[in-house]
Amino acid sequence: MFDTAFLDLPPLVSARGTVRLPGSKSISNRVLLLAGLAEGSTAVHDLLDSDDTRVMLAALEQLGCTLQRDGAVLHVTGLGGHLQARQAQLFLGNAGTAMRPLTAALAVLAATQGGAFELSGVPRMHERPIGDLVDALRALGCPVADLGQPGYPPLRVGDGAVHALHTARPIPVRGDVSSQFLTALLLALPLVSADGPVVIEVVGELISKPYIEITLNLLARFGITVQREGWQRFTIPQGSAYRSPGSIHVEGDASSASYFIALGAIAGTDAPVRIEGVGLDAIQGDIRFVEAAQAMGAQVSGGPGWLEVRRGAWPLKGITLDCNHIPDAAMTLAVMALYADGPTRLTNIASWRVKETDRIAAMATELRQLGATVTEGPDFIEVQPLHAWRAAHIHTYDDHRMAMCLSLAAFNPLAGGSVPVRIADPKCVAKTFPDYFEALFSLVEPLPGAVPVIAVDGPTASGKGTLAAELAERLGYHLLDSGALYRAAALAARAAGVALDDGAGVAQVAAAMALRFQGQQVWLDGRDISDELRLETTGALASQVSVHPAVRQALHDVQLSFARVPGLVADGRDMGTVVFPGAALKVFLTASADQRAERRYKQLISKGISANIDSLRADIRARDERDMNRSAAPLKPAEDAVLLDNSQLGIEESVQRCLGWWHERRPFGRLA
Ligand SMILES: O=C(O)C1=C[C@@H](OP(=O)(O)O)[C@@H](O)[C@H](O)C1
Ligand SMILES: C=C(OP(=O)(O)O)C(=O)O
Repeated sequence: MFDTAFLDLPPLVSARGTVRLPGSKSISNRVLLLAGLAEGSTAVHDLLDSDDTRVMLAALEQLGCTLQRDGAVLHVTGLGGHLQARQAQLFLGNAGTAMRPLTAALAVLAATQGGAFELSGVPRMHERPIGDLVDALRALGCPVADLGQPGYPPLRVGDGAVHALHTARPIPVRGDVSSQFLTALLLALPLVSADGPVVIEVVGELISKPYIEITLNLLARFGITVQREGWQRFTIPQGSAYRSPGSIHVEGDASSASYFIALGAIAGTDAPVRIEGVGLDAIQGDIRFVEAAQAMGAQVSGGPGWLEVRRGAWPLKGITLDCNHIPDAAMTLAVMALYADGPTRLTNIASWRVKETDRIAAMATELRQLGATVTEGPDFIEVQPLHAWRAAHIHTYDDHRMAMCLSLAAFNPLAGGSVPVRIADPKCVAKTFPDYFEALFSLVEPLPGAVPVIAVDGPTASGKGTLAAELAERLGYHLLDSGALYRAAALAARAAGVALDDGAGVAQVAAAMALRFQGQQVWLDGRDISDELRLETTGALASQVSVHPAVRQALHDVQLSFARVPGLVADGRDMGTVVFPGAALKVFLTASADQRAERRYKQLISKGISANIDSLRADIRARDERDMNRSAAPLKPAEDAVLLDNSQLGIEESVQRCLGWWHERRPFGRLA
């Protein structure tokens, strides 16, 4: 997951390859609750691991369910309908699929067995309506107290006492704000069906109907067959009891699939984007996003558990579509609309206004940031195709779908643009798809030369490694420690018995090295050389091999290959001058030899290695001399480099200065 303040996507031009989707949020949280209420143990396969499921899991544990992880399988031992904890305070983040169903289940359990439970969430959850569900529960006879604004969480369900519930008469619930209220009752009321069938009557037009089908489908898997009369009346048979299916598989998330279906439709030009984990057999209504994408021109084929998408019509075709059946995936259409031949109008989406954010307002605002013309109404949005793209700093409103949808704007070179897109707070995708950006990046190709590079050069012990690593961390960029390549080449040559003054021999070894970097660890030909690489003696060997032009040439291509989406911070001695002369920011880091010797001295002493400051200073001077005067790529600042003398600066100050220069060079007007 990218836990950075923002993530800059360079302009992208194509996509191909395979993505395996994480589990469906809607299925995961329903299955968890059903397994938690059932008797016995359920093995849940391929459960989604994200913020929304974590809050559900934490709640189940607080309630006394046993959870046991066994690789990719989670074993849930349920309560069998009997409360173990009589009181709990449950924090449910921003997960509608946890807040609404748990409210209903705990209201019913607390009322019939005695108990009191408080349910709260993030501030936005406290602005998301739940009043229609509370009204239904109160009509049933469950005590529910508003702990904040009436009609919104936080809530307390139950008052400790046992209450008789009115299950003999139909329970009315409004379904025009969220289908999750009906889902919540359907999941909870089997708990009180012992004395007779329980009937739920929907008042008003039910929205998001396919989510009710997911609920009914999963109830059936847990042994409960609900009779449905249209979308108005649902009957839970007398004596319904949750029976664990023993084992259950969670299919990939169809709403998450929408971003990759769109990706194929926009950028799958020479090869398809293949999606695995969810397919045409999905039980999730959002799979019908496929039809919407096809209407816009996508070529989609698929089968059980897979889809393949490539571009068909280009530009895409503007459409008008009632999106009530696919409220989440429909957001993706709003961004596809930028690539269309005419306006796209998405209607019947009033529920967008009460989700993670007011999604109609947020989508309109952010599409306008990109330069688009957008019209919005209480329950629709209309987006015009975009030709004059602007580099935009996209706000995401703590809404995972805003981040995922808007990332698709980075393909603007396919529609006349060539601008990067900045996505604020990319970690908001953790709600349903923590590794979304990693998955996206594994499929895409940038506009040639568009991957941004920050070059950090400087003499030995100037702190460039620390600075570069920090910058890469803050920006979510890859890191190239080019010194490590030279060090590894020296170690490889020595291991192969090649003399370090044999330039051609070392170059041959260097070109054939099988190197693997992972965080701070480095493997050479399968051997972990991380510690050896950092030894002073290895540094001295590296300095010897790096003087050979043939070695530098051999490592040149290896270094270029590190410039991958979303960007690169490269540290070394000739990053800005030779390897990445087009780097967008070049920093030449210096500090006096005295300062550097002192830092190195402290570093060694702190590691328990004895050192002599005078000889360290002499070594550093000798090395500077050698590096600056070598004929191949001598150490010197690039003409367009910014000089940073960090003799008197702490690391954070150096990082902030570099980030400041970086911001100046980026085309994003909006600051935060
Ligand atoms: O039941 C569900 O799993 C969901 C129902 C939908 O909400 P609404 O019924 O509020 O539209 C959907 O937007 C949400 O992401 C998941
Ligand atoms: C509306 C959404 O979430 P929730 O389950 O919290 O309602 C969503 O995931 O788009």
